[in-house]
Amino acid sequence: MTTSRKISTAARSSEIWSISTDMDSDPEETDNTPLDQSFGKKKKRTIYTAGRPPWYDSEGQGKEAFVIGLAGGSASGKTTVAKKIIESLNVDWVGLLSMDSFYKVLTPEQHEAAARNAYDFDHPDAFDFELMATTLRNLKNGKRVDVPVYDFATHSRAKYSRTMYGANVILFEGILSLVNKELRELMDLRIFVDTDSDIRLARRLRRDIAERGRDLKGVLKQYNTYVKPAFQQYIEPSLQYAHIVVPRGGENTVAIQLIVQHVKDRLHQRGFDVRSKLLSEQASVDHDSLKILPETKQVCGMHTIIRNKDSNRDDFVFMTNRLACLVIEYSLSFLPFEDYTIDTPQGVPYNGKKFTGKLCGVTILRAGEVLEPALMSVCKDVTIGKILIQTNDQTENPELHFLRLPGDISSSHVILMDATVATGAAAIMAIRVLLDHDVPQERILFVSIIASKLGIQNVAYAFPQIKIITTALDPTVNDSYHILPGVGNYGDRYFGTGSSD
Ligand SMILES: Nc1ncnc2c1ncn2[C@@H]1O[C@H](COP(=O)(O)OP(=O)(O)O)[C@@H](O)[C@H]1O
Ligand SMILES: Nc1ccn([C@@H]2O[C@H](COP(=O)(O)O)[C@@H](O)[C@H]2O)c(=O)n1
Repeated sequence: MTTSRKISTAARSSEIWSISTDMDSDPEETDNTPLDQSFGKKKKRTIYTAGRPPWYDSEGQGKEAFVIGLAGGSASGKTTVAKKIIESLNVDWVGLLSMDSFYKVLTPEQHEAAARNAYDFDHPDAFDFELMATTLRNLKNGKRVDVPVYDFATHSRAKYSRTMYGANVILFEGILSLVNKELRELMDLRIFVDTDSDIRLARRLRRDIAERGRDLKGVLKQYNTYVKPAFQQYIEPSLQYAHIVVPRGGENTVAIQLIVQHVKDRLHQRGFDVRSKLLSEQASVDHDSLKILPETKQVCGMHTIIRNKDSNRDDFVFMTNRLACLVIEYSLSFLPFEDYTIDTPQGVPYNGKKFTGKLCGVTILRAGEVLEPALMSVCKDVTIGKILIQTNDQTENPELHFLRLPGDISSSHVILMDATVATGAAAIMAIRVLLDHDVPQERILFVSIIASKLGIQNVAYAFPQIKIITTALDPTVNDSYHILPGVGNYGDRYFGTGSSD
């Protein structure tokens, strides 16, 4: 199991990470880089192995992940086959989970036995199947999970775990992955990697000595005492539960391509294109949740300047900042305030109001940053989280690329900020992320400068209990998902990058 170890080192520095691979490279040479370091590597294709699905349906519900289980003897090539499937699938948001993560924590006596190659790591009792099933079920349902990180050299779990998010496809590999009924039932496709025992032993010897800190004598002892008997007693019989058997593992490109085609077909049946689905859906929702800043002449005057294609950047930024302050102040008025009476210097009581909850901001990068200074100027010590959602050039679907949220977000009210809301797809994804971090809908205030009617409909339909606050509601979006009349590319005009459109 090579991948999970490489991934785990990345997991320490980033909650979300990717495997970047050269299209033609040997999967064993896969370079696993934390996502933020992989930006700009033009020649590499990024396969997301931990992350939120790129889309939800118009009701904000994530679709179930397609789960592929891969079983087979130790060193049969399960990981290699899994990685080849990921590469050929070329689908964003694929998760790879290994049974190894669920080895039970050893007692000191068991540790001592393991050091003598006298502990049975191949028996079902060595694994925490309950945690395994819960984790896989949560991932299948698109939920965030914390996965233990296993170190073969020390036979122990690392102090840190890695966070995985639901995905379109989850590959789950492990020697006993088809042995357990509960796990099997979570799998949409079950694969058995069938490699000759001599080859498995040869590979295991090489790998365990090179990578797992073992010696020749120890590997042979463990193999003969535990690995081989467990293969005969548990693993080989589980072949009967496989839908597909892959003889020879990773080198069997024909079998892998057949599997890939099958998975692609099944994914296609589940539907992929959320943007166009959102665009075409005219859900009728009442707008109780929508709060538009009253359109005074001043507000209209500011819009006249930011919408004017000939306005210079200084004026654009100045008017945006003014609008941002107004809309942020306006949005704060929807927080729950309590009655609060104070004494004035004259000794006369004043019946006032006080916000007693906690508040934090979350910016949808990059355009959401135009609202950040306004929030920080009115809420002194507010903490701000960031979510980077970008549109995939090929699929035109939004993808979650970076996430850093305040630690106490689940107990806070959250001002979620984006400059514009076009189809609502990015907002829906950002709100799902907040919900997955246990922020209730009622505590989310989604604030923007300009929103399209369609975007508001989509967001409000998906999340009827959140408040959506904006300064103007525009009638429509064009085929490129730009709001009409809108302002063009908000981020570019505000930050002075690119050319506005
Ligand atoms: N087709 C192959 N040819 C040569 N070596 C291979 C091949 N497939 C896998 N290996 C090597 O065998 C070892 C075990 O492979 P891996 O895919 O991690 O198996 P598993 O996940 O079943 O334990 C790794 O060191 C890997 O590099
Ligand atoms: N501390 C451990 C834990 C497990 N093993 C062996 O790993 C094998 C499973 O991993 P694969 O990547 O080969 O599927 C299993 O056969 C265990 O014997 C170990 O040696 N030490």
